[in-house]
Amino acid sequence: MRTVKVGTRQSALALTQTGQVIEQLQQASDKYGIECRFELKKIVTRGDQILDVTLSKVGGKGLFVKEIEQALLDGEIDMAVHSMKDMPWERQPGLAIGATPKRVDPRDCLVTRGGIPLAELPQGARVGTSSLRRSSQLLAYRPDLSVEWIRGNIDSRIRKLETEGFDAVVLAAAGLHRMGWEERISDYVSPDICIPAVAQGALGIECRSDDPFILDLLGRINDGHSELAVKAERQLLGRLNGGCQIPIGAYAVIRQEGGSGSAVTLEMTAVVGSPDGRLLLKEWGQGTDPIALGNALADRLLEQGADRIIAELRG
Ligand SMILES: NCc1[nH]cc(CCC(=O)O)c1CC(=O)O
Repeated sequence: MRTVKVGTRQSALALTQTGQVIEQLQQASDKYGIECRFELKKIVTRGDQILDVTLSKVGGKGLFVKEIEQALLDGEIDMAVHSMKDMPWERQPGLAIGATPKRVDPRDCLVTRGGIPLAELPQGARVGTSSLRRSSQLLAYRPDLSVEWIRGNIDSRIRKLETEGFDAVVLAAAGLHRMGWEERISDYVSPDICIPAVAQGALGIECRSDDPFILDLLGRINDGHSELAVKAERQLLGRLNGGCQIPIGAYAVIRQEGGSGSAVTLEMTAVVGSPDGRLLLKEWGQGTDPIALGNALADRLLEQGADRIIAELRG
């Protein structure tokens, strides 16, 4: 009986989603007769320690994953459950994403005072977000809104609605669904208004690339379509060389007309915007190869002038 140590951050969301993954893994190992038990191991990351500072100011890339990846490499844990959208594009040698479980709702959503939908928020309403991508696209849609910076875990962000007088906070629907808090959602923001973050709603389970037992186990809970969509979105991110400090969104869906086993097509929309929402570059494309599609949309965004937005933000 092998004991599999599963690493995670210690936020409420991280612990909840890791518990859900362990449940899935337990079911898969029972079903396929793989003998193992799971043990959860909490790891404190730099990202958790500096929640009072805006991540974009400290160069947020990978702040939530570095310590966890080190624990994997050191053999302290055997797998780690990440929110895929928090994963830096650069991969750590010796590690692999062994599974992308089925993605949940990738959209952004609003929790508002009184449950008012986005379109009906009063003129000049105060909207809290910690994401340039969200501020850019929300301001393009509603230039009258007063977008303000807000940090913290999802529970503390919702609390700030009451304690700091925000009219609305923007969050990933996925986090609220995983926590079982969907009744707090006042409105879903359509991807026509706000294209989600790369890989939003997807988890990535990382392991050592030379651990066949764990790779085999993770393969049982992988969702091929989610993996393909995330691959295309992340390729676009990598080609644009964007970290979380640049307003980039990408959302890929899979079309499979002829039932399982038939050819799949990816359709993807992507956006690069200025933080004030005055400039919003969007592209749409389709293809069968996620890498080619990610590259093609990124190149078209660059031709439209995304490179100038990115250069300006880098200062
Ligand atoms: N940036 C923090 C973060 N990382 C992952 C999620 C939850 C959604 C997901 O799993 O994609 C959130 C919260 C949020 O953006 O509201």
